[in-house]
Amino acid sequence: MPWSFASPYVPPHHHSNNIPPSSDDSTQHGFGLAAGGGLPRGAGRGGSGGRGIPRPRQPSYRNSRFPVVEEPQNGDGINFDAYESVPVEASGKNVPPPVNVFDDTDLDEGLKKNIKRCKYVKPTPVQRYAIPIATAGRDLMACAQTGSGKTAAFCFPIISGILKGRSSSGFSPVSRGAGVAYPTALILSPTRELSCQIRDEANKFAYQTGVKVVVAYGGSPVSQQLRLLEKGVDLLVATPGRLVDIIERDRVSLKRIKYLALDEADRMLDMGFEHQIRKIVDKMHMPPPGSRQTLLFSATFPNDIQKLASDFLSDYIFLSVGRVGSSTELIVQKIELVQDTDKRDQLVDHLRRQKVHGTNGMVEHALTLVFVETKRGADALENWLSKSGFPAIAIHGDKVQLERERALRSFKSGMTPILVATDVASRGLDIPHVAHVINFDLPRDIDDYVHRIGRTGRAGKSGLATAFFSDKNSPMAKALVGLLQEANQEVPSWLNQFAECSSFGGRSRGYVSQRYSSGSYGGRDFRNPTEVQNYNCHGSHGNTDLAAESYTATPFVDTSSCDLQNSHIDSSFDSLNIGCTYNQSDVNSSELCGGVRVGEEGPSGYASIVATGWD
Ligand SMILES: Nc1ncnc2c1ncn2[C@@H]1O[C@H](COP(=O)(O)OP(=O)(O)OP(=O)(O)O)[C@@H](O)[C@H]1O
Repeated sequence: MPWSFASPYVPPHHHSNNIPPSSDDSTQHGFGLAAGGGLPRGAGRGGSGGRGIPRPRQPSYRNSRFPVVEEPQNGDGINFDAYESVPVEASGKNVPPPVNVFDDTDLDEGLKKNIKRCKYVKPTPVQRYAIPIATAGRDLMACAQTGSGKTAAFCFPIISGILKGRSSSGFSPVSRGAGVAYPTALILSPTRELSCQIRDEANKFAYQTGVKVVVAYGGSPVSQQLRLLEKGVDLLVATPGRLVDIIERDRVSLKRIKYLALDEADRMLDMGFEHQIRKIVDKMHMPPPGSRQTLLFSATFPNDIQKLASDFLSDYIFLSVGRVGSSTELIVQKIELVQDTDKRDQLVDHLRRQKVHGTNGMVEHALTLVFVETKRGADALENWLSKSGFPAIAIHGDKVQLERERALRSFKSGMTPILVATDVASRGLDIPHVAHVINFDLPRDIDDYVHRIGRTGRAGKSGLATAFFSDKNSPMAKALVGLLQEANQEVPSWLNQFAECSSFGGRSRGYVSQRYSSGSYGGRDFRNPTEVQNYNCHGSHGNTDLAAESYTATPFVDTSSCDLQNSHIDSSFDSLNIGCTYNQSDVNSSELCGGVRVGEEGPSGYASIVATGWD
């Protein structure tokens, strides 16, 4: 029995136990056998060691209460077929063609060996497209579904570039001088845990190449990180706040940055981080776009953020693998109508059923991730679950870093198979065996929902995501319906009714209803106006045949993210007017091309297109 709900559960932070050690030893490299013959750091999810390194099938942490048995997973274990049918679009000038196998890429040979060691047999779709683009030196804004291998898609070209730069210039193995570290590459990510995960992945890929990877993140002593930096760094992975701190201490200089990657780029450029990112990129001596290569990755990329992001890029390629911001069909999504007062009972029902029947075919080893809205809510639910005999632990931004790391380790190891989390755990974390994500509280932003449920159903595996929907979530209804339809999921009839009643979607930028309401959007790159029109469908005026292509007429377009000035709208759109959403008027102020007229932006920054005569 992994655990029993008969007796109260005492979470690990309330007693001392054998939680497995941290994997945060920055000096340890991916395939290096730990002293004492420990297992090499995992290759991918439950990955295996390199050739010649035996990898027995055994619990990752020997925990008699809840052993997590690593599946014999490797590249073959990944269900690549699940990704093959997703639509791929790449826009921009001279897009390099995709590759089918890693051997066809220009990646450094030492790195290719490590890729094999990781048992990455073939590239995932985002890797097939992104690697040739990045190795050709092009800037890239890439959007691909959660769990589809984006980390490697940006790490491989960066590590390869560092190695090739060295061999061609004979540059010293480690960039270092007078107490200041000069990294060649910088990867920024929004959370400490994600930064550590990227560091671990990069270390695996850079194994025995001499590429030095260092992570810098807040909440842990800066002195330790500075000591590592003093030994030299090629690839610095960092959270923005700590990076600014160490730059201001004159311990790191960005002058020699050749590669800049933003993981979860839309999050990095939204209101929470944008200021810091602009400071780092524009005001801290980093070479400008064109002199450095910039790679932006996320599973979601709202148009307004795309527009902001384009400031950091030069002549870039926009790549979308799957629908922008959609979730993978690998995740079965269930939305349940539950009033707030009944949520705890409903949660317990799920946990009990899981205990008896398993989740996704996993009885013993399934981990459950429960998302709540607030830090206080996370603590309260953790306490309540623990008192009720369910082994739960919470992670949120008010916990000290050691507690956060401890919670994550305890969850990953299966010691505490229920993690109650705020959005601090919603992005990027790649935790094997998360079989069920429960949105106890729905987020307000549909993109957050996409990232949260993406903690399951990763790397071709199936997953289950359940959301508790209460009356107060009605603004999300439309967005949810759109997302469910996109991912071929069942839409409950009651949710459709909520969607019909609510006029706006659940995104603070007021854009979701447009994005999902017609179910016919297909736009990607905000630079492409015809696609932007489709992307922002709100209702339908019927189809119209223009310039030999069929479009759905779209009465709403987000002009804040649609650069009509640079657009080439076919002249047959001569009756297209744009006016304010809120007063529904046709405020026409300027003539652009082909008779397209643009009105003032409405109070929300969104405008409507009145497509007279299209039907
Ligand atoms: N080519 C490959 N072959 C086998 N496994 C792979 C391959 N590429 C990635 N993986 C594995 O797939 C899993 C998911 O990858 P990753 O974490 O990079 O996804 P992601 O797209 O960044 O997800 P998210 O959007 O949630 O950040 C990881 O465990 C990774 O090791």
